Amino acid sequence: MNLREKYGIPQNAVITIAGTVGVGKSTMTKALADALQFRTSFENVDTNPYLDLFYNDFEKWSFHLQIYFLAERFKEQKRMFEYGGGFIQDRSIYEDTGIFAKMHWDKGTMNNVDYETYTNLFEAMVMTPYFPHPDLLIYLEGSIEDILSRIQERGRAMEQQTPVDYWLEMHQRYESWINSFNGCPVLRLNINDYDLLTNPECSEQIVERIGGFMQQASILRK
Ligand SMILES: Nc1ncnc2c1ncn2[C@@H]1O[C@H](COP(=O)(O)OP(=O)(O)O)[C@@H](O)[C@H]1O
Ligand SMILES: Nc1ncnc2c1ncn2[C@H]1C[C@H](O)[C@@H](COP(=O)(O)O)O1
Repeated sequence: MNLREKYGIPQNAVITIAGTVGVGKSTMTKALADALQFRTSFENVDTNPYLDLFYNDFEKWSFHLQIYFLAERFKEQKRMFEYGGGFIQDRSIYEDTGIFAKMHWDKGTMNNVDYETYTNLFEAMVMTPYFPHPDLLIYLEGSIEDILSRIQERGRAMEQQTPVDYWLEMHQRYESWINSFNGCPVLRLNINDYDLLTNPECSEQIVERIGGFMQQASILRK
């Protein structure tokens, strides 16, 4: 019996991993997909034509970047649906609007007209009864100190050169965003409670928690 069956996780489940930049979403996505024998849906940073430009000039590129991410995530959504689920997704579509677009608008690096165009498009595409929500959102949380050191360790120059205040602001926004998020069931994991890099076996404990949580959530829905 494989881990997915052992812990009662449906074969067609879609699990999305949320959390601030550098918290460990991609690492978790790979580990869970291996453990559950699920497909992955990653954010592709290397082929993103706007990301470097954006980090050099938020004001000029924030709208272009949000539209790009929205299109990419929507295509991924379609792919997951066509396969009939069985996916681990690296970052949810909800963070684009709830964290990034809103933060840039609040900070004045996305103007009112662009923000309104973006949110209208987002709502028309996502906030409809036809848009399938994930079965579970796993929220990864950790201290700002750990996250800053992970951003440094990963070594993407554009992120390393971004002022610490940006990551601090994002970290605070994530906390309040997740406290009011209700798009699907949320399982919170603290990054100090597991270490997939030095102890890959701990992925079984995470799968066990996911299985227990999903079963409880489905009982509560009935
Ligand atoms: N459990 C862990 N312990 C220590 N470092 C980790 C752990 N998980 C991820 N990392 C490291 O943190 C950095 C960011 O991880 P990543 O998975 O790319 O984050 P995200 O996808 O959330 O931006 C990478 O250098 C990764 O190797
Ligand atoms: N919607 C977004 N707006 C701005 N920047 C974004 C958005 N989604 C992701 N990003 C950035 C943040 C990171 O620099 C890379 C990849 O994110 P990660 O959390 O490391 O997977 O893209």
